[in-house]
Amino acid sequence: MKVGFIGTGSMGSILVDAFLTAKTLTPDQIIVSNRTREKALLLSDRFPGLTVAETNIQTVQMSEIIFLCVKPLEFKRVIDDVSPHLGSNKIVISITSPILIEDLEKQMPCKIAKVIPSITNSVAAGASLLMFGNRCGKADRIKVRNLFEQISRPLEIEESKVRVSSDIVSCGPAFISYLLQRFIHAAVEETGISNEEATFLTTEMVIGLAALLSRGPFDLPTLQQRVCVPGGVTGAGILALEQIGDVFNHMYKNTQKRYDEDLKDVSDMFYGTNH
Ligand SMILES: NC(=O)C1=CN([C@@H]2O[C@H](COP(=O)(O)OP(=O)(O)OC[C@H]3O[C@@H](n4cnc5c(N)ncnc54)[C@H](OP(=O)(O)O)[C@@H]3O)[C@@H](O)[C@H]2O)C=CC1
Ligand SMILES: O=C(O)[C@@H]1CCC=N1
Repeated sequence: MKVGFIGTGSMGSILVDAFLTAKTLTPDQIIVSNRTREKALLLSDRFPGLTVAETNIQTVQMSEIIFLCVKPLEFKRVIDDVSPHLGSNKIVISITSPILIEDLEKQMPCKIAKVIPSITNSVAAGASLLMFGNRCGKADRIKVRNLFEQISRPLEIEESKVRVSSDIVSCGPAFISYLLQRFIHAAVEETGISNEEATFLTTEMVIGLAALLSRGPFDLPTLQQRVCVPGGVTGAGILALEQIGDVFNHMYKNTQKRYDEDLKDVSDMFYGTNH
């Protein structure tokens, strides 16, 4: 099976790297194209045997499954270009949340899936989110799921839940990294511990916490209970954390607002502003 990637920016190249590192695919199964060709050539330098196509049309012609790894407002140009070359048996997978499956089905004659990956998939960890259009049969769904099982824990979701789910799965690593940076910065500011030492200790704590959660002896509330010795220091720290208020509600509201704006921009892109 040949798999194509149109767009080898941050996420396109992470996916190629992840599938090759996990040995889900071999370089001779992969075809890539990118607007700036030099970026795609960097991948073939790293993975000899991988094909860099001259055009997106070639990528589509050579592949059975094609990932569209471009940003929302770059879709129309790509689709207009490749759509006449997509037979009804090919599967196109968008990795972008505000591009709706029904719109892709209107624009292309092939099978459509949407998969939201995460930067965590680059180390074969974390979840991925799977959604399928009506033209995908059972075998197509299994094929896509099998690919993602090698690099993630895939979960099939309803497209209406894509925003919150991808806030957690794909934006989450950036959100939690930001919080951890604040955690480290405050330790340095309040106590004089070096940034290097606080970063090392925080990183090890997070890796340990992830291992604990993945091996399952504690859920989150039990874990807190076990660490909070009655009358002890953790409880004193948590009292301060309770001041956090509804900051996460604001975060989800902000991403939803941005998503709604993207949906409108994408609809204007496909159908014009007066539809
Ligand atoms: N980053 C992440 O963690 C995640 C991203 N996503 C989604 O993935 C999508 C891409 O994000 P990301 O990879 O971060 O963005 P990037 O900007 O890093 O990558 C987009 C790539 O698309 C290429 N491109 C644009 N137009 C064309 C075209 N007409 N033909 C071929 N290639 C083209 C660009 O080429 P050029 O080199 O010329 O700029 C660029 O390399 C986004 O919609 C995002 O929502 C989903 C989950 C996680
Ligand atoms: O920031 C973004 O728009 C994308 C969506 C998921 C992760 N990054």
